[in-house]
Amino acid sequence: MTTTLEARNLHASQGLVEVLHGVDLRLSAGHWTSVVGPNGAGKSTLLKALAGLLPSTGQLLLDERPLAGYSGRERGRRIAWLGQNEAAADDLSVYDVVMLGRLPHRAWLAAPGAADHAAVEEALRATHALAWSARPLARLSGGERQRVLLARALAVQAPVLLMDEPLANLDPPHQADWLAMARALARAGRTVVSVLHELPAALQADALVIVERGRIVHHGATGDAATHRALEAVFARRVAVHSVAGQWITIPR
Ligand SMILES: Nc1ncnc2c1ncn2[C@@H]1O[C@H](COP(=O)(O)OP(=O)(O)OP(=O)(O)O)[C@@H](O)[C@H]1O
Repeated sequence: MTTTLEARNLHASQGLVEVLHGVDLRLSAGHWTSVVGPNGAGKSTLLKALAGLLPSTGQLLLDERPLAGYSGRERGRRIAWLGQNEAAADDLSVYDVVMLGRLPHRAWLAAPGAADHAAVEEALRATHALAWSARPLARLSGGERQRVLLARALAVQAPVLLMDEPLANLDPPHQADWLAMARALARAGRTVVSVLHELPAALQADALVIVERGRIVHHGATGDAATHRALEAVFARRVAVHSVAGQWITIPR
């Protein structure tokens, strides 16, 4: 897989207000990129625009072809999406919610096939949610629900995975599982993008995109000193980047 997702001079609005003011970004296969920045900077807007879920101007290219030229199903097979505080069909069972991730792979009204069931089971196993298969989504805790919605995104088996605050509500072991999974997906050739407020987690990605007031102010490797200085600057130097036990972390100050 060599999927790239690219934005050129991307402008996007929320309601009547322009939020993204001309973003240029190229995201390559085999890389995990974290998007960080202050509240209201435009991170979720950027992710939604990249998924083609918001009206935008400029160019959006998937594998060098305009995203708008793909059919809805084709786009759904290629870009998996995990939204922030996502509304979901609460009456459905966990299994059926995750099966929704297979819709772009199935013919209209066709029953799920063996590959669909296998993808759903694999995704439920990866998020340790298989035991709840028959339970309605509405009866899960916040963290359990998040893991099911993550499983739905994984079940798509898309080359591009866009996730907005995937760690929300997850306890530390499941956060660690998610970090290992994001790394493994990127190593397997996927294009992985996550909006994260947890900066130590974000610093485990391959690259950081730093957003401020609707613009990308820095895009660089997570190990680069310039990236660390840009991260400290965007948060008004209220965090400091340090290396602890071979990992980059941030300390509040
Ligand atoms: N549906 C909407 N209608 C109008 N304005 C919106 C809407 N959604 C977001 N905005 C505004 O767009 C701007 C960017 O919002 P966005 O959600 O992209 O920020 P963010 O960086 O993801 O923030 P956070 O870290 O708080 O989640 C904010 O000023 C926000 O108030």
